[in-house]
Amino acid sequence: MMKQEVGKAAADLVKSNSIVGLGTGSTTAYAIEYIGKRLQSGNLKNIVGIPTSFQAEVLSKQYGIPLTTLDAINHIDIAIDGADEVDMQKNLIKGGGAAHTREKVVDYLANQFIVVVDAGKLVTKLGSVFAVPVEVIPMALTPVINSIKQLGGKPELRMGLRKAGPVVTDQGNLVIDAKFNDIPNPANLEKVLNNIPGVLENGIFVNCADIILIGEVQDGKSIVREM
Ligand SMILES: O=C(CO)[C@H](O)[C@H](O)COP(=O)(O)O
Repeated sequence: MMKQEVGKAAADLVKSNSIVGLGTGSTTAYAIEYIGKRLQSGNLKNIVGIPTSFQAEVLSKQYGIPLTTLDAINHIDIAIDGADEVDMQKNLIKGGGAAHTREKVVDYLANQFIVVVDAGKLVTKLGSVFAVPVEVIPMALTPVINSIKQLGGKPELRMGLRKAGPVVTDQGNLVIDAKFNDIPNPANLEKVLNNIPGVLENGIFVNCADIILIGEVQDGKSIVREM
């Protein structure tokens, strides 16, 4: 319910005649659905979406949102995306859906990046609950795991929930979930991880989010507040 409310609130921020980054995950799925509904009702006109994943592409087509690619545009007006952790500085950990590489490209390009979460995603220290997803090319798996251990992280190859074997990203790569007990400087860890040969991208997003829309229950009612 909270995810639905927050997704709808984000969809309401999209203006006609705009290029919209469409994120991945169960919360953003509601935003995509409501953007589609607004288009259908005529309340929103002439928008084009940039999907951040196969999931976002399929959902957008299902809800009638016209799509384009980054080759065909020169800016993104607004992006809406979920997150796995959000700290008080609006730093994020993303990649619970293994889509953080494309999400990072789209979300950083957007003039306005709206994050949609429920209150359970808020943390005082980034990395206190969630591991940092690291997308790695398959041949580099073992050396990247060793490098993450040397950095003090606990790396685990992400396995499929129903699929036998590892999760494979939309780019055909693997995901290592790297748990760090303490991330004193998220911007630094983001750079250090991306410097390991064979790493494509990691899920730390620093200085990227503009508005965090938070769904929570107050006095038994679902509300959406802004940070
Ligand atoms: O980063 C993501 C996908 O890579 C998602 O946005 C993140 O995992 C949050 O998903 P949900 O809204 O389902 O909790």
